[in-house]
Amino acid sequence: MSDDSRPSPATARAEARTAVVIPAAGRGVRLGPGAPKALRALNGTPMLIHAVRAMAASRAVSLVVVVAPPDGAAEVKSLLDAHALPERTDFLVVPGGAERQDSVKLGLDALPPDYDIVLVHDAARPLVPVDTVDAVIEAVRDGAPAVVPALPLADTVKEVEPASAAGDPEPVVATPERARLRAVQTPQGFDRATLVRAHETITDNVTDDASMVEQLGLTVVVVPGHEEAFKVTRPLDLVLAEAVLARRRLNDGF
Ligand SMILES: Nc1ccn([C@@H]2O[C@H](COP(=O)(O)OP(=O)(O)OP(=O)(O)O)[C@@H](O)[C@H]2O)c(=O)n1
Ligand SMILES: C[C@](O)(CO)[C@H](O)COP(=O)(O)O
Repeated sequence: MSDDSRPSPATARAEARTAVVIPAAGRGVRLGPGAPKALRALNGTPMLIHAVRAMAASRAVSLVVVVAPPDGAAEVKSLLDAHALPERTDFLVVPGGAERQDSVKLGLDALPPDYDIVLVHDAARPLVPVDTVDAVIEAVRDGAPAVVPALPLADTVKEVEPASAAGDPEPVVATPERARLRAVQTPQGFDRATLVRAHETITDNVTDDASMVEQLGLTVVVVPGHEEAFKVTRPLDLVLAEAVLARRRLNDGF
């Protein structure tokens, strides 16, 4: 092939195939005793299935890799088989690891070669709207190495000196300027090679993938997040998630 017939990097990125890695291997300790969080039901359907459908709702997504609880891959495969999912999307299931970061890495390792854009989406954010997913993909296609959806904060944030004993008062150290702060959600989107390099290079335990890319010295950009992309973390979040689903059913005229 002559150089002239090769697509430009911008064209190649615009046409790149997109895969999503869904880390779903967490226990959900903060949600209280029960099945692993991703397998718990929201309105009768496992949270993971809601999250998978939210990702597969994007026509740009052609592969979803679910990272299952370490001993739950067979159960997750059966769940995917038992629920209606778009036929245009392929699905893979791999067992996860001890920390979120390990689970994402195991999902990345399972990706076939022909995907150049990768999204990482928490199973614990089952209700993210498709417009948010598409906005993240578009920003990566436009050339950003890493993209996060995020929202401005509703509360003022204080930096404190953490108490040495539980229940002790904590002195405030600083009040960061709220207008410059954002609460970060998922799906986070990446140029695949960048995310792979981040996971190979950064060994500190971090809570999100974009911060690993920041540590490489690259710019991470923010697109608008959505209030329905909240993370189901504590019991009250389950109540909120079911209320959002009930509102959607009403709006859809069911
Ligand atoms: N070893 C782990 C830990 C977390 N996750 C996933 O990472 C996402 C975000 O994590 P979080 O909501 O904190 O889930 P848990 O770790 O399950 O929650 P907790 O800290 O309350 O146990 C979830 O979809 C979770 O399943 C994962 O795949 N592998
Ligand atoms: C990736 C994440 O959802 C972005 O908000 C978040 O950092 C996950 O953190 P957690 O400690 O696993 O809840």
